[in-house]
Amino acid sequence: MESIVEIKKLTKKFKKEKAVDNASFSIQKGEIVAILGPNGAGKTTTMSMMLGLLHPTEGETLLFGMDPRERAVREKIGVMLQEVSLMDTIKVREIIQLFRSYYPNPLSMEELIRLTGLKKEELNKRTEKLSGGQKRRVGFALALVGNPDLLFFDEPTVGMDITARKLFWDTINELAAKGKTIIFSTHYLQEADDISDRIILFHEGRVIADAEPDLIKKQLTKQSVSFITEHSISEKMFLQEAFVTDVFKKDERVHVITDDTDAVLQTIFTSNLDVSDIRVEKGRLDDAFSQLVDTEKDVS
Ligand SMILES: Nc1ncnc2c1ncn2[C@@H]1O[C@H](COP(=O)(O)OP(=O)(O)OP(=O)(O)O)[C@@H](O)[C@H]1O
Repeated sequence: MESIVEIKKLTKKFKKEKAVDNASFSIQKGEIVAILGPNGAGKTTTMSMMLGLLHPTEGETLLFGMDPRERAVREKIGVMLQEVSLMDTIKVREIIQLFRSYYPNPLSMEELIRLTGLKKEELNKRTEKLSGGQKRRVGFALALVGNPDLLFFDEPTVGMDITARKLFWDTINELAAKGKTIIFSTHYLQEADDISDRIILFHEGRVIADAEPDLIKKQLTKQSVSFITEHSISEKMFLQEAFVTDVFKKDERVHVITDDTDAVLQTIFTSNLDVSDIRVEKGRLDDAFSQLVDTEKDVS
């Protein structure tokens, strides 16, 4: 696989505070990676260093095997930061045309309109007259304008309504299917879970988990199988299994807490237990996130 991003032992200190602390990871071509973490976790600082906008105190970052400030790299990347700042007194159509002229293989205006949902009346507006959501749509178009291979989005859907958000993620999926690599930071855990192939979770500057969303949930959240039975169920029968962490009865239901719900189901069926209304509860990413942040458990 082709490595597009290499982050090696990256640290950023502001005075004595470590905003990013020894972060290392690599990202392969075509991956959609979510950088997740609470406020102040170091997401924006990491992204800024990846982009060469901020100089690391220690460590290095390579994009396409090169320094991110190289021109050859800049032509291959698209960026949308939290604050979209646009030149005033210029129409949206003009700013997009201007940006198109900077790149060797820009996307056509029609393609940009299709991918971003920009409307005709927005194209004719002066940038200072745009709403927050419209500004972000223009920011999105400017990120895509050079037909980049690698895209960075810092909390991209803040200020977008539901329709805009859906189109944004549909476009991201379309781009990833074409082999583009996508990195985005978000506070929306559900988005990270739905969209990304992989989550890199930051807490207090450190990478505390780096795995596919399902694996993070599996590692960190309690899953359970619960059911109703007339039998006086043998708690011991379940507890002796390595994959069971707890068994208890509540409101007529037996709950088996486990890290392998399939194995619990198999035990129920092979031992011919007379049970009904079986429910399997998988942990949610929100739970995994809170649990990680609470315990600062290192699973990376
Ligand atoms: N220019 C700066 N000078 C001093 N401290 C900074 C600077 N930029 C960021 N920090 C500090 O570094 C830490 C990480 O900030 P960063 O913006 O990277 O976090 P974040 O995960 O992006 O947060 P948020 O989700 O709120 O955007 C914070 O404690 C922040 O106060």
